Amino acid sequence: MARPFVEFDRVTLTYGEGEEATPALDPTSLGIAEGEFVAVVGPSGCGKSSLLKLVSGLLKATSGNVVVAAQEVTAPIKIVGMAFQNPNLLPWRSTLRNVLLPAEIVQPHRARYRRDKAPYVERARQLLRTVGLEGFEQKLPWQLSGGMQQRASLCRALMHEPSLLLLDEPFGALDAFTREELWAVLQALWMQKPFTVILVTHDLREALYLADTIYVMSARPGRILLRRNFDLPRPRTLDSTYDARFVQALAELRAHIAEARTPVPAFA
Ligand SMILES: Nc1ncnc2c1ncn2[C@@H]1O[C@H](COP(=O)(O)OP(=O)(O)OP(=O)(O)O)[C@@H](O)[C@H]1O
Repeated sequence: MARPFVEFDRVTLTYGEGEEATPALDPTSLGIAEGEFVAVVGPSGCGKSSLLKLVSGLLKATSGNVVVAAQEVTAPIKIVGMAFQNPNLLPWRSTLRNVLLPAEIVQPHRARYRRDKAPYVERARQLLRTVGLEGFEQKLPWQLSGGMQQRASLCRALMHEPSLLLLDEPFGALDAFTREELWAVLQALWMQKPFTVILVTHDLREALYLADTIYVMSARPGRILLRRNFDLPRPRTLDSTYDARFVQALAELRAHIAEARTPVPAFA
């Protein structure tokens, strides 16, 4: 069997030291295949964002090893694209120039971009077309709706063709309709040329719509309670969410999340 693209070998994470120590992640081992779409769900504060930071090298494991693309992660890695709940577009740059940002920063693209911008501009325009933002290339972020900004942020995350996309609740701040539209957009981008995705979300329907594999984490310190494969055919649509297999998997995940949460003490 091929080596996983992302590997955690008994990884733990503790923030702070001594009396201030906060254990965030209990020993965690997992393997994610190249091109796999993974969703991570779990109660608030269970360590989902920390897990992404360990993968990207923004945080160093307290013990254990994190390996990405056969390299041990010891510093921030370059092959990664990221998007968060807040689109974080630079307000003074047009949509197109926001999407082009990674080409200006990440090597080896930076050097190539300086020599010849045209292929990058074409890729940025193509990405914007795919997410339905054709015609908005020259608009500034404040001229876009929240959903449009998040579309642009996804394009920016994919600009430098990262082999790994890390998404931290990217649709969390959007209304339900826009969120559902963006599931289809993200799925379409991924289906064009599957890259490895780790999506952190609180939305179990989102996890099942998008992912091949769903990890359920326990309350802090986080550990993996369940790894659930979900192979409903793609492209999945909103109709897929009424499929009996979807409904059953949703009920299963709900039950595990209920277990994962620390019980709230009853009022006397
Ligand atoms: N810089 C830090 N210093 C100390 N503790 C931290 C730090 N960052 C996170 N923590 C703690 O580690 C735990 C895990 O945090 P993390 O942000 O990974 O959780 P999460 O599952 O992403 O939460 P949420 O779903 O609410 O966004 C939390 O209980 C948090 O209080």
